[in-house]
Amino acid sequence: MPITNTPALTAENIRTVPKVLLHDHLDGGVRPVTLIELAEHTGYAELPSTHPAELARWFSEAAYSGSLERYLETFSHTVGVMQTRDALVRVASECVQDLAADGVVYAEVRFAPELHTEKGLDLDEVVQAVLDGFAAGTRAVAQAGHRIRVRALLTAMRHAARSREIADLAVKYRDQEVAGFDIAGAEAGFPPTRHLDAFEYLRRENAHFTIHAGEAFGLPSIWEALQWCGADRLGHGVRIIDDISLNFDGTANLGLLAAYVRDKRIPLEMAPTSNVQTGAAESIATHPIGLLKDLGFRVTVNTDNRLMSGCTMTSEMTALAEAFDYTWADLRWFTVNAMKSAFLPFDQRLAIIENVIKPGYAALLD
Ligand SMILES: O=c1[nH]cnc2c1ncn2[C@@H]1O[C@H](CO)[C@@H](O)[C@H]1O
Ligand SMILES: [Zn+2]
Repeated sequence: MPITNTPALTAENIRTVPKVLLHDHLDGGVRPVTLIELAEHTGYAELPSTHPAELARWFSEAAYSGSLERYLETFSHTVGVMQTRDALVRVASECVQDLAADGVVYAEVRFAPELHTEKGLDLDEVVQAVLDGFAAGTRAVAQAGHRIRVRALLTAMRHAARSREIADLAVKYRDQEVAGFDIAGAEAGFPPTRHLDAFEYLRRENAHFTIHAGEAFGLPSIWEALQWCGADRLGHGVRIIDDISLNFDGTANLGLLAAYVRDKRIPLEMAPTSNVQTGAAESIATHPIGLLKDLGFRVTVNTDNRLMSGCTMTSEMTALAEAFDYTWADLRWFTVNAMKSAFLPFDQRLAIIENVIKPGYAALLD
């Protein structure tokens, strides 16, 4: 074994390098303690436990369900307490602080405004509260001497019928750190084309959007998301693997859709632990991210839901490094991929790559 000074790829070391996160749900990343306190303040009586560690365990076990639908049921508890301005500001501010502590330098965090109106907030008030929370969190991080940029993605629920309204909001708040739009929720039975009018509107407005596709449903969902709706990125997109066959000599044949995704550099927002929990992948070690990276797809690493998956960017990257023997150069590649794929003006993306990411990995790549 060559003698090298390169630090080991431990969680402790990975936490210190710059990371970029494109797919993280605000209501999937609430701190257990905050959840308990908010439940108390708002009179929410349904929490499965009022002990932080026990509650955290409950979420990761319940989300380990093998089905997206059952995984999504756990969100009733987080959404249940995120119904007031104060609760939204607090959760959003803590989200920024938690990501910064994890070494994330740029993040796009998504939430569905329509899920937070049960106690009378309107959609604008929900968006404003979350943006105010992000700003407060960013200031707190700056006071502690760190820098992070967090932008919002507005999600519409695919089983509901408010996507056009949410798309309007995404355009309205585009100059206030709303980076784009997304659809989420149960995938089977709710194809992206149900929301075609929202996507067509966004395209006319030169706005950006990603679509959860190819997670609990396969190629037709990915095909619609790209070729009918015009998605800039795919949330997960794991099932693109169904359009790839491997030969005995290890070479791969790409079907037309997989070739399109690779050739057009469509970013795949992959979240390994979440994919194992919902049954979209069997294990981290066999996760399609390994093959897709080898084949040169534009893959990125994400958390999806830090509470439900009991994960962080650091833990996801550490698990991948272990499973696939990745080096610092591989982790930098994922990070640069993600930054290139961000819904942020090109010059600003380049500036973060050149001034933050590359210097952050430089010492490790010697
Ligand atoms: O991996 C996922 N696939 C599909 N929908 C999801 C996933 N994670 C969370 N949500 C859904 O998105 C809503 C807004 O954040 C959450 O409430 C949850 O229902
Ligand atoms: Zn998601």
